[in-house]
Amino acid sequence: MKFNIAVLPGDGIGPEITQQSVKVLRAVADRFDHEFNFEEAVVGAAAIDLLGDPLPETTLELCKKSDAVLFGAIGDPKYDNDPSAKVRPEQGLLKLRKELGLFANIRPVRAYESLIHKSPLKPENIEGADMVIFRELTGGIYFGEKSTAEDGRSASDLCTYSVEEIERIAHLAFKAAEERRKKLTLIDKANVLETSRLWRRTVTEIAKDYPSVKVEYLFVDNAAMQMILNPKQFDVILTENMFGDIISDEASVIGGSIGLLESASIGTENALFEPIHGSYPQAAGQGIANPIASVLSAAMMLDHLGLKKEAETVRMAVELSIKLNVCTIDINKDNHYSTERVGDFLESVISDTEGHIVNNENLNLGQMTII
Ligand SMILES: NC(=O)c1ccc[n+]([C@@H]2O[C@H](COP(=O)([O-])OP(=O)(O)OC[C@H]3O[C@@H](n4cnc5c(N)ncnc54)[C@H](O)[C@@H]3O)[C@@H](O)[C@H]2O)c1
Ligand SMILES: CC(C)[C@H](C(=O)O)[C@@H](O)C(=O)O
Ligand SMILES: [Mg+2]
Repeated sequence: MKFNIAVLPGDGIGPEITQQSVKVLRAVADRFDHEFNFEEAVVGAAAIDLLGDPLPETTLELCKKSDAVLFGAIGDPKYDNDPSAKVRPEQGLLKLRKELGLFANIRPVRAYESLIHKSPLKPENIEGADMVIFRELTGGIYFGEKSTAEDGRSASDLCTYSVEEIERIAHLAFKAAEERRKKLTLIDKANVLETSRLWRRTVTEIAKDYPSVKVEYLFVDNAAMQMILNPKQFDVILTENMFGDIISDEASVIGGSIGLLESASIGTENALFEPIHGSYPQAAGQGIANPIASVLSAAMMLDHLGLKKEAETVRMAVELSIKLNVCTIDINKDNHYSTERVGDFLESVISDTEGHIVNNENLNLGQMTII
């Protein structure tokens, strides 16, 4: 099949991790006889430097006409360290999400068997942890009216939600829960915030349409603690924009590194696939960034395009790299591989139609099979 994929590498480590995903996708296209046309465009600080705009019109148009968007990361210390900057890389990403109508950000989190003993968390607490966070992505405090007083001594960010904004992502989350372990946890701050009370009322109403799903409500402060103490209690998490941003970075500790956490940002017309991490500027150009979050985001893209066995093949290749410790320094401290070499390994596993790597007895890979 033929697909047009917009590639937005962005800033910092964005280009080097995205390059590995494109490599992996090319291997998938070769193996399964598809045609993927990649077209690159600038976003974030790179776009400000080039065109003075973090989301140039040409980039937005390319995303709109493509079948899917592969996004790297944006952000640059020269803006992070200048709170007065009028134009910021992050505005490019936020505008892109809004313009493409990407209201649901889906962030799976799981503990990898071979990594649980390296975690700062207790292995017995995280073994088997497996959840999906549904983060609302185009509303809330991120998009409410913003202002700073003329004297610069006060500022405000308004948090607003409508029932419709809550309903559309809640339905997606409930449907996912029906397919999984039938539990949904709404994370909010309904003891304090009006918007959170609207979330609770709306979700309680929608829950009646999904009688097989058990619904729990957790205040975000307690949820932050539960995520560390007992993450196995979570199946599907549903939450608003900012809580979802914070809780998912915290949850990445369960997986072993934020460099492993993928996401899909979905709307009715468009879809974008991005790691949950940022541009990690300290690592830019050093070849130490973990490309797996981006590669697994590309796997979510394949799923979205209806290429299920292709997506599964990418996931199995990733599992293999983790099992064999073909990993960057965030995972493999003693004998680490570079960003590019991890990408090369994944590419060679996917291209290995004879199964030489997977069936190598010396590697003792148990039941692993690549489709
Ligand atoms: N979606 C995005 O593009 C996105 C997301 C988060 C932050 N940002 C931006 O990124 C910039 C840096 O932000 P930050 O430092 O708070 O967050 P960050 O996610 O870039 O980095 C935080 C830490 O996570 C680890 N890390 C991140 N990506 C990694 C990878 N691929 N492999 C291994 N380790 C990795 C590193 O230890 C790093 O110090 C800021 O400008 C911020 O606005 C962008
Ligand atoms: C860079 C920033 C705007 C973004 C967010 O807060 O959504 C990031 O943290 C993320 O998680 O994708
Ligand atoms: Mg974030």
